[in-house]
Amino acid sequence: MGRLSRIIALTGGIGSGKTAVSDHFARLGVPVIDTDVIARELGKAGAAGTEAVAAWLGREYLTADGAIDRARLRARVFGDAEAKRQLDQLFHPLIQRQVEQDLAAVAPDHSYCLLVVPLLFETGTYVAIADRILVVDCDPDIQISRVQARSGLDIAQIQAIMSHQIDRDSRRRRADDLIDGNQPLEKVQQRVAELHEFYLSWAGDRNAVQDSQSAAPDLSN
Ligand SMILES: CC(C)(COP(=O)(O)OP(=O)(O)OC[C@H]1O[C@@H](n2cnc3c(N)ncnc32)[C@H](O)[C@@H]1O)[C@@H](O)C(=O)NCCC(=O)NCCS
Ligand SMILES: Nc1ncnc2c1ncn2[C@@H]1O[C@H](COP(=O)(O)OP(=O)(O)OP(=O)(O)O)[C@@H](O)[C@H]1O
Repeated sequence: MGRLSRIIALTGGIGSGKTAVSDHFARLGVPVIDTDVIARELGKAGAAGTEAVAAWLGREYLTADGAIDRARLRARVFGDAEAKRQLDQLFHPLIQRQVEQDLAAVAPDHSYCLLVVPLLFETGTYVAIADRILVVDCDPDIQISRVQARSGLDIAQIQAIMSHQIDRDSRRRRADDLIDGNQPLEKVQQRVAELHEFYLSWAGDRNAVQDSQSAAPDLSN
């Protein structure tokens, strides 16, 4: 049977720099599967997530072109625990199905792939399949100012989203590897390049052990 690539799960709070980090891994040739990207695909016109939201909240939660109205949905769910729970219940199984398909499609000549999961610890779904956990760690003030600059959300809205995410210390404690997201982009990219070298040799070693075990002669008869 073919060997599967090792999975490095990348997580971090909103605006911590996950996309900046995963973009650099992608530039280095690493396959990247990102649950935020999948969630956005599921929210396009006619997609399964969009239809589920329309059935749940009505078509007024869609834009004129039939996609999910993200601003309206955001305003609805992040101040209402029950609505947030329902959204998670609708989306997470759909995201999970796509992640399984994407993981199965990673070419075996990649010794590892990057699975980006903002809610890695909050949902728990992907912890067991992660061979290592990489956390981008960032000061909350910097997270807020970056998200503000990018999206124009106000501080209260950003804090409401952050209040649904695990706290910084708990996230850091569960990391195998850390990236300091407070550093300038150039330093972050340097750290990604170092981690890439490390992961290649780490995954290579582990795969070599697995290959030697599966190639071991059967001495039972
Ligand atoms: C509610 C939605 C429409 C708001 O859209 P918006 O453009 O503001 O956010 P976007 O999708 O770009 O996500 C940005 C960040 O918000 C945070 N976030 C998104 N969804 C959630 C959630 N359900 N719970 C907590 N934080 C979340 C994450 O840090 C994420 O990286 C959108 O986030 C969504 O569809 N969420 C459900 C899908 C989901 O659970 N995604 C997380 C994948 S693990
Ligand atoms: N180290 C950095 N230095 C300066 N700016 C950065 C750095 N990392 C990310 N940014 C910028 O901050 C913003 C948020 O970064 P990014 O989108 O990578 O975060 P994210 O964790 O993926 O966000 P989200 O959780 O909202 O999806 C972007 O505009 C990005 O260009």
